[in-house]
Amino acid sequence: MAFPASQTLIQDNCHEQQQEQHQLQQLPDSHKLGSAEDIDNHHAGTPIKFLPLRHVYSATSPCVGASGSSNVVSKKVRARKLTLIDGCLDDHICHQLEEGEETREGNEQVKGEPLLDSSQVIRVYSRRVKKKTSMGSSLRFDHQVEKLDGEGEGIVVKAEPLEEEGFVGDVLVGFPNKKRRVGNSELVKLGVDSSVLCRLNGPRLRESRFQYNVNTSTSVVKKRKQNSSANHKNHSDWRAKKWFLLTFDGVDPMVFIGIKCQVYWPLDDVWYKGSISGYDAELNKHSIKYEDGDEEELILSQEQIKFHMSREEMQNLNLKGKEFTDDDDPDYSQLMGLAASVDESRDLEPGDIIWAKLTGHAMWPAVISDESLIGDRKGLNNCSGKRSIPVQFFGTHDFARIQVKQIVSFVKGLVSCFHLKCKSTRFLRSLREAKMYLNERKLPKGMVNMQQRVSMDVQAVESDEASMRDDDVLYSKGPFKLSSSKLLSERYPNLPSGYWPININWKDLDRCNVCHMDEEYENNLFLQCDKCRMMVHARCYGEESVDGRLWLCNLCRAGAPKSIPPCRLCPVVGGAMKPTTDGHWAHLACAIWIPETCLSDIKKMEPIDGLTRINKDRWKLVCSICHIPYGACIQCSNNTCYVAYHPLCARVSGYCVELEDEDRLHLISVDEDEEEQCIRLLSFCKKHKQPSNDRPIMDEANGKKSCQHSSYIPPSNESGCARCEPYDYSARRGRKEPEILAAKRSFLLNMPHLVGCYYVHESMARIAAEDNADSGSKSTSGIQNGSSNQEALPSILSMADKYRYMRETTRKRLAFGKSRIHGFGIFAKQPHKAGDMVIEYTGELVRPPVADRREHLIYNSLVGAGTYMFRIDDERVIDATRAGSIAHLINHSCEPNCYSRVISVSGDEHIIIFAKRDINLWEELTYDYRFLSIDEQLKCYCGSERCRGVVNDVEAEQQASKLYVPRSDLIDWRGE
Ligand SMILES: C[S@@+](CC[C@H](N)C(=O)[O-])C[C@H]1O[C@@H](n2cnc3c(N)ncnc32)[C@H](O)[C@@H]1O
Repeated sequence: MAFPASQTLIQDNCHEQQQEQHQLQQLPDSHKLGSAEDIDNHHAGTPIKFLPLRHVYSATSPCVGASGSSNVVSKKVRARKLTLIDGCLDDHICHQLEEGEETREGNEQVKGEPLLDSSQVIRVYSRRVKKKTSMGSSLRFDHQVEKLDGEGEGIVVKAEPLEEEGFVGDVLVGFPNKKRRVGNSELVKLGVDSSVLCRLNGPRLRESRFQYNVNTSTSVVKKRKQNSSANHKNHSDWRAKKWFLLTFDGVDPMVFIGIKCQVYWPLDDVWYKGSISGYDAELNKHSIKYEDGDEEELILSQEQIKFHMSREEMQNLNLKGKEFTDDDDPDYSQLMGLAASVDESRDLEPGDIIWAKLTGHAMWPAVISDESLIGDRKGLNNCSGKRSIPVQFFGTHDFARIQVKQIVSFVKGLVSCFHLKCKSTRFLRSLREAKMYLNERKLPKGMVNMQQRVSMDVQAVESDEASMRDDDVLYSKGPFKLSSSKLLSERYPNLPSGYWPININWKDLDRCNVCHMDEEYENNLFLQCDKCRMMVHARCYGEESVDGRLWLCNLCRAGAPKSIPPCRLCPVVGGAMKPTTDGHWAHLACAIWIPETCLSDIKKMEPIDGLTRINKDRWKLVCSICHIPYGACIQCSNNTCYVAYHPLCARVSGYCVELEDEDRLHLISVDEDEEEQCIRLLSFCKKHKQPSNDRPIMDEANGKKSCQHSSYIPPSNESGCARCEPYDYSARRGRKEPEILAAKRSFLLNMPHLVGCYYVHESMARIAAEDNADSGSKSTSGIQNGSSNQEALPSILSMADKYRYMRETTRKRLAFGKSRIHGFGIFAKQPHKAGDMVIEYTGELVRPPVADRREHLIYNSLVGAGTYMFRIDDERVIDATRAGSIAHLINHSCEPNCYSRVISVSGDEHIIIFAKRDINLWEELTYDYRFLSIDEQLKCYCGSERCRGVVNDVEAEQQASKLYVPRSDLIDWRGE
């Protein structure tokens, strides 16, 4: 069987092989292989070890690859004749001649070579020393040209024993453990023709490897020697065989054939010696022939395997890898033993050692962290909604949150050879650390330090940044100049963790610090703080016109904090700040842009309220601009984009942060109806930046152009019924399939985003009490009360009372915002109790034919994604398209939290949406549309577990369809 060793080697040795065979042919029978069979065997692949020693002529080349006709693997040193002229053997060499060895007789002239008689043949060989030695290389047979003492240059025959056992029959040149220098001059003295020297088989002379001509004059040799002396060590190192861990990617699997190797068996904790003897391309497996006679087929890349070769060979074979050192061997058996002692039956707990998988990384040893340690640390929040746990990796010491399904018990991982899958230094370090942990229950210092850092501040982050893996970075420096953390902690000893101030020169900012507009309005003049020079519109900051008097901002007035307080919502220092209801300070701009926050008094624009209501996930969003893990972020208004940023960071970075209708902000009167003051805020990341509403936005997911919600032009409505027209997600910005949203928008629940309305933080009972006081009614309070004061309130109320209360509190209880289900939806600003009246569906009361006509002729071309018709009965439809409450924005769910009922209040009928169950704060309101359409199916995106897939009420439709009869069955009505 031919073993296709590397092409290079085959070519390199081709000449050798031919010569060798040729020489064998020249030999008298007694010098040839024992028999014809032997020859056949030799050529048919019998290992050389079976050859009688007397047929072995000399050993020259180290590690020559197998020829096409032999399976003698590279580690077998092929004996080869050493053709020296003159018949005079150097004493030392002669001394080494095996006793009884026959001399070559009757040599025929080798083509191109001078005819040598038997006396001219030097046979140098030796049995390989079987004993294990500590010598680094098994195959130092190089004949090197070196300066000999007083003898010019010469061939240095290094004949050192093989270090390994098991290669019976291998032959070494000359003298075990000795150097024998045969100088060129000596050889020449002996009558060796220089041309013969050049033709010596194989890389006998070192210079021949370097294309060095032996005939070169001494001076040239000397020169080379001088040059090379410095490199000598490198060269010999380059050619010395060592153990290498190789990479297998993109490497021709055939090149490994013939290479001596050691395979690690973790359970035995033994490196088994052998060599690669074949390759099965179908199974992608290499055959290993172990020295103990065993054979095995392995996928090399899945093994811990080291190869014995020189760097030179590696290069020739185009192999890459690194030298194996003891450090690379974390003693897997011990690791296995230690891991096996871990109790696997119980649930995972902090402190447990596991294998955890992060995308783009190998399974990595890690320890489960305590949630409390992680706290609200950004990037480590449970964002996926799936069960996940925080872990800290050995080796890198990074923290990450990993889904439970990406975690494997430590022992199972070892059995699956995870420990062999990565060769990086950090990985090996991680294994050593894991072992230490299992052994001593002690975490490495670096890990402990990291834990402390996580629980403290970002002080040490800088120093450790480099060691963090990109996708797990907890902290990293942003583009801003950051203050020294030492100063920081001195200034703000009680700062929340993660805070790092961003300083902005407010003096240069000739815009309103609140609305960011540079225009002045008649009813909203600019004010500039006489101390810090910060500029704001008077009304944006809640000031009356100052009529030319000096004006100081809140931070510069008497009674202000001594130093600029940190904003609770972002790391930007200074600017238009106001106190918060919880005793801190925050930017007005932040308060306006963060959906949950509001201003208790919008005339004075202070205090900022609602901070405690900010969604906990919002605090965890990491600003993509400053990367400072502090404050609350907003996200790009492009629904397919989840880029987060602090509002002020976004502004500083030139992101588009705008009001839907900026001018309107300055036109709104503070006395206006609350609903009128609602202005939608839009912000876009760099990618989706669009300074004005009329620029199209690219919908990332589908690459199609879509438009802003406000300027949306609907597609043509083929069905003629907007309500049952399947929703075109690609066409409408701000609308995405809820599944996608649910999966991707994992950081933050959708929030209603209203500006200007004040946040109701009082308990419902208090509102109700106020209501009572206002109205003189004693019975309405507590109708919607979901909490503590219930006992104090009357439990039985009339429908009229409930209705009245509902109407009066609608705006305080509900808000609209972007929905996960579809477009916009309605959210609960307060918890509701099952049975509470939530909102009335109002609009124009029209007859069905009018509704149909409007739908077909007007709305289909106006809205596109659905009309807002509520059918009360066969006679009446409520059209909420152009008039009515926000109830028309309530989306459908197959598992709704509300239901609709027509109730009668004082003789009038009303469509009321009731809470079907208790509704949590910020939950989206839904009810079952029970959409009936024989022709159309409206795909449902409610995302509930019991989603029936369509908004249609399938059952009802089936029932209805039964009422239908084929046209053929119809009989003309002929009157009574
Ligand atoms: C009254 S609107 C609801 C408000 C709507 N989200 C909006 O932004 O205009 C009704 C339309 O919303 C869409 N819709 C509501 N719930 C849905 C759901 N669960 N699945 C799919 N589409 C839904 C349908 O297109 C329907 O015609």
